[in-house]
Amino acid sequence: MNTSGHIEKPFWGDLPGKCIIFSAPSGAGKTTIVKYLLRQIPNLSFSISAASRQPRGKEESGVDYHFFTVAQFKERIEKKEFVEWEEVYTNNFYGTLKSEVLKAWKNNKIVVFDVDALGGKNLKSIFGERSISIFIKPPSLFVLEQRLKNRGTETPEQIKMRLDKANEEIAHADDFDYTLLNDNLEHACAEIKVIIQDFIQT
Ligand SMILES: Nc1nc2c(ncn2[C@@H]2O[C@H](COP(=O)(O)OP(=O)(O)O)[C@@H](O)[C@H]2O)c(=O)[nH]1
Ligand SMILES: Nc1ncnc2c1ncn2[C@@H]1O[C@H](COP(=O)(O)OP(=O)(O)O)[C@@H](O)[C@H]1O
Repeated sequence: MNTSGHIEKPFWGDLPGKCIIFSAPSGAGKTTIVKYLLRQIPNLSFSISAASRQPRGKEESGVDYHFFTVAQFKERIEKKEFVEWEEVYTNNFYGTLKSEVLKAWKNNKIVVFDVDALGGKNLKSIFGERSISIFIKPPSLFVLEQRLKNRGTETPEQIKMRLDKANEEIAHADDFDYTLLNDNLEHACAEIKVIIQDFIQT
């Protein structure tokens, strides 16, 4: 992982708003947990990231990600449309769009981010007190590998890349406000719901 990423200064003017930042190694269960929370807590709005990877399975542009070509992604970097962006895997760019944050806050919603560990730390440094950052940990690297294999959406090479990155990401867990172990999914969901409800009320 590089150590800086690319981040933008405050861009929201006087708009009040909060955000929830989720990071985890690929396969730890972020997407599953975030989808659970979005169903349970109506005041949340998922920040649809931009990505230059290919859609997988039933993923749709504008729903799971805004899928762009590398050229389209770079054009948006030039236009300063991102809060933060990174080349997460070689030639696979991912970034948080300012428009997603502004859209949520204008509608009095709390923004939910699903980003890698460096992106999570960068978003925390941008949003500070108005944010909460949560790192989701898998029970072990072995279990992580099993989950990625069972998900069946990546080639063996892509799984290897994700596992190589997982070790680096887990080393950043202590930089987050909370660390959540996703062993039993039901327990993890119940625990995270309490943390989020508490954050929303304060
Ligand atoms: N920095 C950053 N990372 C992102 C963003 N969107 C997604 N990611 C991360 O990019 C990585 C790859 O995502 P994806 O290809 O969907 O794989 P998955 O995590 O295996 O489902 C994950 O760690 C995501 O959390 C973003 O906007 N910014
Ligand atoms: N606690 C859990 N126990 C077993 N399998 C899980 C658990 N949490 C998530 N999964 C499964 O693991 C795979 C990876 O989860 P996903 O939410 O796609 O991870 P991420 O978004 O972090 O890459 C999915 O197939 C999901 O159904």
